Amino acid sequence: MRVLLVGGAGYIGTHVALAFQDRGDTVGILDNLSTGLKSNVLDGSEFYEGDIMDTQCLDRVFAKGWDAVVHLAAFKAAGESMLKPEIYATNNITGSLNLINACLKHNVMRFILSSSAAVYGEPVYLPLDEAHPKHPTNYYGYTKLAIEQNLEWFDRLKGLKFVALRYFNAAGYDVSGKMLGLEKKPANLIPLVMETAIGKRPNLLVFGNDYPTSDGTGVRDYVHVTDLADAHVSATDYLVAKNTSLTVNLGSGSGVSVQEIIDKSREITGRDIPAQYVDRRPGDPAKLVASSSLAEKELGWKARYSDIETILRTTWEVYLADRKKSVITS
Ligand SMILES: NC(=O)c1ccc[n+]([C@@H]2O[C@H](COP(=O)([O-])OP(=O)(O)OC[C@H]3O[C@@H](n4cnc5c(N)ncnc54)[C@H](O)[C@@H]3O)[C@@H](O)[C@H]2O)c1
Ligand SMILES: O=c1ccn([C@@H]2O[C@H](COP(=O)(O)OP(=O)(O)O[C@H]3O[C@H](CO)[C@@H](O)[C@H](O)[C@H]3O)[C@@H](O)[C@H]2O)c(=O)[nH]1
Repeated sequence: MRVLLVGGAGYIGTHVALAFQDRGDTVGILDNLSTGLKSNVLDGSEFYEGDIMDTQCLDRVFAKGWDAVVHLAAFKAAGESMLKPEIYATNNITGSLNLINACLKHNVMRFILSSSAAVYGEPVYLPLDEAHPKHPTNYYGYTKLAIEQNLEWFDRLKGLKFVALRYFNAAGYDVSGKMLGLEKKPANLIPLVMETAIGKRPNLLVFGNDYPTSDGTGVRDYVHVTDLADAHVSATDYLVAKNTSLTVNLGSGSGVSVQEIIDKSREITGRDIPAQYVDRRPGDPAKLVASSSLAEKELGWKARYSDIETILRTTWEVYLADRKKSVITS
């Protein structure tokens, strides 16, 4: 198969590229390198530097012929989306509509979306299943919901078949130890904890310790990026075999608090990780934990590496190696 990964030079996309390549598919990567890195592009893949806002560029890349498109290109910081909703609206929603239009124009009728747990908002019950009400508490989550809803319309009206993968918190690095998917400017919790451990930051800011959780800090479901990558291959096979659309959660099923991440990271790294407790970040739900039983049933997917020990260990190994090579830029 020829699979186009849009946003494939980013953190998750690089791991997805490896999963497709490992089983012999041809991978194309379209990325504007706004947050991704050219050095993340794997040998043997086709690379097109370009932007999903540029419809002529989309025409050129789609003319190469693809069996499926995996859409990972987006801005992803929930906190930032509350301050700069306009850039999230353009890049995430308009960009996705451009890509959907390119798919229809070039008859690429299989679409895999990087969606998010952020579509749910504050949970009414846990674990979250796909039927849970969707009232995003941050604008980023709203953009993902809007994209999903458009995909449903384009399925009904034009027969575009999609799998929306609602990732929970992607974390960790390639389990086989390849240095892949490095980020220009990490902004998620675990990378920031590691930057503090390695001495790049004086301390970690903990956004809120008065949440209704066991220790007062925010709880998330951290899912290993190698597990996420595997799901994209399964989702593509699902579309080929079933030709029907699907929306599923991808998570570990366990909730881990910010404080637990800090404590466990201190243990694994052997480093002091100073923490400063500050106000809550606007738009953050207290607790998100997934039920992924639908992904297991429909895709045969199960998290294999998403225990917090493996997630933190694989991340720390990359940060230590980077210290020697100085690859992750700040
Ligand atoms: N990291 C997570 O925890 C998480 C969780 C749920 C969903 N997601 C989604 O998964 C996807 C990938 O996330 P990631 O963590 O790898 O982030 P990332 O920032 O590393 O990757 C996004 C990639 O898209 C590219 N890109 C952005 N805008 C583009 C545009 N207009 N045209 C072309 N390329 C563009 C970037 O250069 C980057 O390489 C995103 O859609 C994100 O919303 C991420
Ligand atoms: O410096 C920091 C950064 C984060 N947090 C907390 O850590 C948790 C995780 O935050 P973060 O890593 O920023 O991720 P989320 O806001 O949960 O969002 C991530 O996970 C979502 C899926 O759940 C994805 O859709 C988003 O793209 C991805 O950024 C939250 O409780 C934050 O309040 C801190 O306390 N300090």
